[in-house]
Amino acid sequence: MSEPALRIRGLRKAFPKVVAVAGVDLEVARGEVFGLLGPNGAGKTTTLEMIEGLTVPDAGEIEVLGRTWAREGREIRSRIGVQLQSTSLFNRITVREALDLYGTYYPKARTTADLLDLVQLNDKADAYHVTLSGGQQQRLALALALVNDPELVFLDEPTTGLDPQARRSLWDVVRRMKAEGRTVLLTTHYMEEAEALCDRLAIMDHGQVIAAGTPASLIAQLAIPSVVELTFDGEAPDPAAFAVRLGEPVERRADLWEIPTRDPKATLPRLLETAEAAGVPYQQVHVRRATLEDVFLHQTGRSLRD
Ligand SMILES: Nc1ncnc2c1ncn2[C@@H]1O[C@H](COP(=O)(O)OP(=O)(O)OP(=O)(O)O)[C@@H](O)[C@H]1O
Repeated sequence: MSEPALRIRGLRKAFPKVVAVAGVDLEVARGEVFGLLGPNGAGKTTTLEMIEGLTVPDAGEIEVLGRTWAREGREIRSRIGVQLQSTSLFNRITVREALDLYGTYYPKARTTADLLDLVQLNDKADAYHVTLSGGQQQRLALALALVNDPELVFLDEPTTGLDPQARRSLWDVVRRMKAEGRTVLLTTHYMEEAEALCDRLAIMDHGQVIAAGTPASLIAQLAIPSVVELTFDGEAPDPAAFAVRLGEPVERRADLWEIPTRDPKATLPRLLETAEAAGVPYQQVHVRRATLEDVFLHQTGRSLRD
């Protein structure tokens, strides 16, 4: 049982117009929630699909639970769970019927009652799939991925498009999967999600892993632990002249300026004085700790949100 849940070396995949995955190495330990974080087009889904055996890599090695797709594909398939888009379900099927039906595909399936408990859809068991909210449909998709009691579960952007409350309730399901001893590999482009859920993560950009580690270690690697934000009423003005006056870089984002700093206690008074003297019409000032968003910005010069 000491082999990792997942071991990947030199994984590559090119499509006619783009190299989607350009040499990825990953190792995921058993029992971990591991995240692939990155902006749209970073190569997360293509990486996941190769690991799931759905896309054939151009090069590289993939071991899933110590097995390879070429030699032990059938065994891998019986031990992993893949979250399907629940929208591909027939509309006039109830939650209970869908879980019962998927259970018949496997020799050993978890009971429908157990799965309903896990994703907290008991009160929706007899509702038609088409009548579920987005968050409930995603939770059903998670339950369907768990029908065969998999050791390793793959979730591709499980919370995209959900409101904050539905997102949190889905996070609870992922945490319960972990508490049951499963390994989870998920993709996301939400840094709060990666920070809240993942034991470790790999940040991807342009088909490569640009940083990997625990969320805390990735943030700690930044030379800049804090960010002072000045918010404006409406779009923030161009900070170039102010940055020169302050003698420090100032980033503009929508309705705020961000001033990364090693020492907020020293920066803050000087910043406010300079802002006052320059007549900067800011509304509020706020000091926050650096986040994974700042790690991405630092590594790529771009924002995850762009
Ligand atoms: N079947 C395909 N044919 C051609 N190009 C593809 C195909 N699948 C993905 N790509 C391209 O490969 C790159 C990586 O896409 P991928 O879907 O893996 O990224 P992603 O990080 O999952 O992004 P998203 O969050 O948008 O899903 C993109 O440029 C995409 O357009």
